[in-house]
Amino acid sequence: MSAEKLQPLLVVEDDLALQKQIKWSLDGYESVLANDRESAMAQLRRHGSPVVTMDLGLPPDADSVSEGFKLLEQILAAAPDTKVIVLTGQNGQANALKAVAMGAYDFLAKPFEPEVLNLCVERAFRMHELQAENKRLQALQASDAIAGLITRDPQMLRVCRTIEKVANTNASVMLLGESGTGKEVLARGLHQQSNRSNGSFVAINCAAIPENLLESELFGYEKGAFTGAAKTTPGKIETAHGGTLMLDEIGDMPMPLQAKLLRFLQERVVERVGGRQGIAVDVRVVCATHQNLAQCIKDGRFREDLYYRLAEIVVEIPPLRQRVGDAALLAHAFARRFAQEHGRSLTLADDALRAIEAHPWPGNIRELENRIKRATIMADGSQITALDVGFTDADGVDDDRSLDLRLIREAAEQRAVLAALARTDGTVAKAAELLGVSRPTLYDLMHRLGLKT
Ligand SMILES: Nc1ncnc2c1ncn2[C@@H]1O[C@H](COP(=O)(O)OP(=O)(O)OP(=O)(O)O)[C@@H](O)[C@H]1O
Repeated sequence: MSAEKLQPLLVVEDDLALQKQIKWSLDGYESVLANDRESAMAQLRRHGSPVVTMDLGLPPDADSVSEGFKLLEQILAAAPDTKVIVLTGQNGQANALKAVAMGAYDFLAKPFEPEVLNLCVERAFRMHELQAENKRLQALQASDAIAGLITRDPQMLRVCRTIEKVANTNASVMLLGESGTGKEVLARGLHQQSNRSNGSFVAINCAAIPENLLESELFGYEKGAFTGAAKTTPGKIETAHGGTLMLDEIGDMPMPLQAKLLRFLQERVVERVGGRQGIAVDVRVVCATHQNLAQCIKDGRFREDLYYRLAEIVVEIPPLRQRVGDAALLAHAFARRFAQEHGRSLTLADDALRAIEAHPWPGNIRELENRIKRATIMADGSQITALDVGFTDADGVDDDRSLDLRLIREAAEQRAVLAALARTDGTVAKAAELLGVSRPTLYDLMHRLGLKT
């Protein structure tokens, strides 16, 4: 049984005696040594050390601190989470402070007590670990922070984070995205996470209601205001008092109503159709549209002043075809949900998954949801096939190899090795350094990939 692997600690020090001393005092770590900027960067690439101790005075000009600062900058650019502890000479406090301002984690003045150095390094490792864990948890939470929203796509996770951040403000939010991308899901999520979640979430689709009815739907009407107005009825805006109002397809709102909505947003008072009294209403407005509002404004179909009232925060929602891995992820989730609803046990067959991944999904998540719903009814056996999802054999399904991790890795390795050899003009030792591997490892790799030395 091998002993537990020690954490790699990069020690950058040009004084060999001191290098040894540091290594000896920090025997709880696997010290990786470097004595100048270039070798330090090569060691960092190779071992990915989370913590670095470094001297600021490095060759070729060990009397100045310029190489040290350059190295600090390079380390933090290549691996921003690295915890760098700067070891300064006596009277080096100004440089130490400058290093911390540049992003160094801590500093120690030489000569230092081994125990103090140990403590400092231990804290740095722990901080690095905590931050990594924190990041991991944040990523996990972000994907299910909005109820009912399934995604692992980085762009979409950013959208979720934006929604979470603005939820507790009163800023008006404009959601832009193709039909079926989840604008309503996000608007509901925004409401749920806001301090208005005890109030109602009221959505109205401005494109689905005939122009002559939209006004009374939004603002309500008094009894007898028009033929058929048998009793006084509050509008959607009033119903959303204390909560959130979602105006879906705002781009389709007729111009006269846009003027009335603008007045409401300025005064926060509604007047029912046929009414004479203003009613104060407190709502947070979220709008959505698949239209290009800038073009609508240019064409004179949408008021610019209303746009700026409604779009304090603009959130662009990517279409499904741009989300990495989401189509398959959602398909599995929908298949599980609908199969359960039908009391069946169903999984997606490989050909169905490949077809789902290859399809551009113009109707986005709604289209995918509908197709899987239909498929769970159509499937004969225990598997949903591509045919059940409505794809024929000729629907551009890629072959099996497209997700073979070994082939993908090999292709990536080949690209990196070729690029490193090209950059170093064929010098294997330098290419190995660039790649962060030893020379024998690179030779092995080249042999395996069939590349000539
Ligand atoms: N990321 C997601 N995870 C799970 N379900 C989703 C997701 N996005 C959308 N859906 C589902 O897809 C359907 C369409 O979503 P939604 O109505 O929010 O889209 P929309 O952009 O508002 O569409 P439209 O512009 O046509 O009104 C809904 O049934 C919704 O529950």
